[in-house]
Amino acid sequence: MAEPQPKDSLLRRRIASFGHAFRGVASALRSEVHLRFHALATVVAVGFGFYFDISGLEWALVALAVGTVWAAELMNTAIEAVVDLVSPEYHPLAGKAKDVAAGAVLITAVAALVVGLLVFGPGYGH
Ligand SMILES: Nc1ncnc2c1ncn2[C@@H]1O[C@H](COP(=O)(O)OP(=O)(O)OP(=O)(O)O)[C@@H](O)[C@H]1O
Repeated sequence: MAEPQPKDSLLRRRIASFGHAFRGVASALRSEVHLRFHALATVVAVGFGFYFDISGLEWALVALAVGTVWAAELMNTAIEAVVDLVSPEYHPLAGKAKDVAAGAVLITAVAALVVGLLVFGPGYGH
């Protein structure tokens, strides 16, 4: 039997990493109601994009806004999990970590709302 080539194992490790990442997104989707809301908002935004036939630059803005919110919510979920692991009991720093992580999501959501209003709102050529 042939020895596995270093290149093969590198490729396999990269594929496995993708698997872990997708598993992370799927697991967060199952546990986080907010993420399911973002999924719905993403479908609506993409639907609006096709309906209003937005430009390439507008698609780029919508994609950035959507991706940023998803990334922030996933990081927030990861931080919540680590905080619950290391500090299941009440601790002001645990609360601060969760509040700051939630704040990051809020900022990205407000920015996405602004992008949505500017791209799909009245008076912008649609
Ligand atoms: N171990 C803790 N020590 C101190 N405060 C905490 C702790 N866990 C949670 N909190 C406080 O309770 C808030 C809510 O925490 P929780 O873990 O319930 O998040 P959540 O509201 O379920 O978040 P999400 O809805 O995004 O999942 C935190 O933002 C924080 O202010």
